[in-house]
Order: sequence, then C-alpha cells, then structure tokens
Amino acid sequence: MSRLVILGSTGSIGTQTLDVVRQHPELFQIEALAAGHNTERLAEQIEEFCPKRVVVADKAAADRLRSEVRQPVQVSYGEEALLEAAAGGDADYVVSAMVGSIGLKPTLAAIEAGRTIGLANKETLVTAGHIVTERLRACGVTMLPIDSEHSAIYQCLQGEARSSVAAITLTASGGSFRDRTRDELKGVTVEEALNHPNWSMGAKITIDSATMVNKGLEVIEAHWLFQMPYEQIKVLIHPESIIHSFVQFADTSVIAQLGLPDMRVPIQYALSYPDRLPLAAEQLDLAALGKLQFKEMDFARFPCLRMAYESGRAGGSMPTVFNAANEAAVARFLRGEIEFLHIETIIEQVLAKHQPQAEPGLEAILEIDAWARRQAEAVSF
Ligand SMILES: NC(=O)C1=CN([C@@H]2O[C@H](COP(=O)(O)OP(=O)(O)OC[C@H]3O[C@@H](n4cnc5c(N)ncnc54)[C@H](OP(=O)(O)O)[C@@H]3O)[C@@H](O)[C@H]2O)C=CC1
Ligand SMILES: CC(=O)[C@@H](O)[C@H](O)COP(=O)(O)O
Ligand SMILES: [Mn+2]
Repeated sequence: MSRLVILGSTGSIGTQTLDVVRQHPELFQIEALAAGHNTERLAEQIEEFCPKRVVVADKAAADRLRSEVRQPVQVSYGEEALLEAAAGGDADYVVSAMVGSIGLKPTLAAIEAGRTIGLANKETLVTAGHIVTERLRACGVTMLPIDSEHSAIYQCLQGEARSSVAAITLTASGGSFRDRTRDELKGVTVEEALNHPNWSMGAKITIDSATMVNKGLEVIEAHWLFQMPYEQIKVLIHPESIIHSFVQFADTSVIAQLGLPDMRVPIQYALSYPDRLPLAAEQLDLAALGKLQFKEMDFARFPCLRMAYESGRAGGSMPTVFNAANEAAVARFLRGEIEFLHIETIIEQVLAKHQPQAEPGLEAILEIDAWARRQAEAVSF
C-alpha cells in the first residue's frame, strides 16, 4: 500500500491522479491533499478519499472548507502548512501537481523528507533544476516524471545504457493555434487559446501549449530529468499526440511510446513504477487512425521555444526568469489585460533586462522569480 500526498488535488492532474487511486484502492491510500481555492471539489475529495489532512491557499478557503466537510480532517492553510503536508505524516509518495513555480518549495520539502516524487509540476525543474537534482541525489530520492513526454522517454529508456542514446525527441501537438500564421494570431481570444486540440488541461498549461512555451519548459525539464545536453533534445510537431515522445539510439533504432492522449496513463505509470497496472481506459486503435503526421518545428513561428532553448543553454538564473516572466504574462493574458502575442514580447523584454547569475541558491532563485514577475507585470503596451 502506497500512502500518497497530492499537491494540487483539485486540478486536472490532481483529479486524474485520484481517478487512478479510485481504480486501485487496494494499492493507494490518500494521506493528505493540498489545493488552492476550489473548496467545493476538495470537500467532495475529502468525502471520498478520507485524507488525514488537507491544506488550502488561505484562511478564507480554510473557513469555507471547514463549513463544507462533515468528517474529521485536519484543515490548515498557507505556505507553512503546505510544506508540512508535503513532508509530514506517514506518506511515502508525493504527487507534485500544483501549477507554477509555487510548487518548488513543497516539492523540495518532500524530497528532504525522503518521499518518492511523481512530478507533473515542470516549473519546479525549470526554476531550480540544479538545486532539485542536487537535493534528489543527496537525499537518495527517486523522481518519476508524470508529464506525458517525459514519461514516454522514461519508458523508452528502461534497460538501455545512457551512452547508447543519440537523441531524445519531444513531440508537440502545435497547440490551439497550430494552423494559424503569426499574422492570424493578432486579436485571438482567451477562449480560442484555451481550446487545445487533444488534451483537456488547466488554463495555464493550455496557453503555454499555444505559445510553445510548454515545449520549451519541457526541453529544460528533460535536460534535468535525463541529464541530457540541449544538443540532444529535439522537438517535432505531431498533431495527433499519439506518439508521446521517442528516443533515437546509436544503432539508429528508434523506440517510441504511444497511446491515446490520456494523462491517467503516465500518472499511473509513475505511481506503480516499475509495475504496470491495468487501467480502465480506451485502447489505441492504429488501424482506425490510419495515419500519423509529423512536421519540422518552425522556430520563427514559435519564438518562445527559441527563447527557452537559449535560456536553458545559458543556464544559471535564465530559466528561472523565462518561467516566471511567462507565468506572469499568461496570468495577464487570462485576465484579459494583454494580447496573446504580448506574452512572448514580455518574456523577451524581461530576459533582456536580467543580469544572469551562474549558480543561484534557493533564496536567490525566489528573489529572481519575484523580480521577473514584477518586471512582467510592469511591461505596458
Ligand atoms: N493537465 C495536464 O494534462 C498536464 C499538466 N502538467 C503540469 O502539471 C501541473 C498542474 O497542471 P494542471 O493540473 O493542468 O493545472 P490546474 O490549473 O488544473 O490545477 C492546478 C492545481 O494547483 C492548485 N493551486 C493553484 N494555486 C495554488 C496555491 N497557491 N496553493 C495551493 N494549491 C494551488 C489548484 O488549486 P485550486 O484549483 O483549488 O485553486 C489546482 O489544484 C502544471 O505544472 C502543468 O504544467 C504536465 C503535463 C500535463
Ligand atoms: C499532456 C501533456 O503532457 C502536456 O504537456 C501536453 O504535452 C501539451 O500538449 P502540447 O504542448 O504538445 O500541445
Ligand atoms: Mn507534456
């Protein structure tokens, strides 16, 4: 029996993680749940999964939740409580599925406490990859990828010598605007941007997918997860999201992982690794699909991917700035304050203003993250 903490339980990944738990009650038990403000959904999760403790973002949410739940559960709020939930209790596994670099500190707390990590929150590795990987090594903790591309690569690498890997390729759907020219991106609405062709995900990652920032974050995530130089990390457009990613080996062999776009597959793999469990989900039918398509990545069409590679290669504090500027810009777009194309302008301007630091510690990372957000908020159009 594995005892789980889910950070971000009310989100897209959180609820799908609970669906996996629902399918295997004999294997997984919920120790604690953490969420932001969606107390209605959290109350339902408490009723069904009986966690010992739950944490929400602030006092108002905690008060609301206390009035909504009938069964005994410890309800607390704020950062300290979040870190305690990530590290405390009898849990052995923490699913890191909050959105944004706010997930960094609780993920580090879980690592320090020796919990196995299932990582959906890619911003954690992008923001502080050098710190997270050093802490994983020092604490002897395993981190299993949940992000679909990284889970695919992880699966393709099983039993393979790292020295035989020539390159890894992350596939990209192209996002909500993949059939539009840059000219046609002027004036697109939030609603249009949130209409992902293949995946149903939270708002922030769906916008990231449309700007190709998501793939950029994933390139940096792959660099840290697989200790792979950027020259060996490639991106290919694959509109169907059936091949979740693939590895090319020295002997020219290619191993890919395929499946319908269903995040419960990589989530369950991360929870059950190294075993594979049955999952009540639709089967892939290649004959019914008939064909799969691929297209070279166009870096001029998607400048955010170019900026992500540049930030990743520069290293140090640059990926922190890339991520934080994007988070603030996406929030502004979702609030209706800026145009879609302003997201990339903001990232570019904030990156240009930054004085890079080579090996920032955690305090410096948090300050740089906050600085980049302030700069991104201040860009006017
Ligand atoms: N969705 C997907 O298919 C995939 C997602 N990912 C990554 O997984 C992560 C989560 O994505 P997704 O599930 O789509 O996002 P969602 O927006 O659907 O969910 C985010 C979760 O984080 C919680 N949260 C937000 N702010 C706070 C806070 N201040 N304190 C505590 N909890 C907070 C939300 O709580 P509440 O809603 O209650 O406020 C919610 O539970 C992201 O890093 C994303 O990039 C990676 C691959 C695929
Ligand atoms: C499901 C998942 O892992 C997402 O990160 C997904 O990859 C988004 O799709 P694209 O970024 O390929 O549009
Ligand atoms: Mn992904």
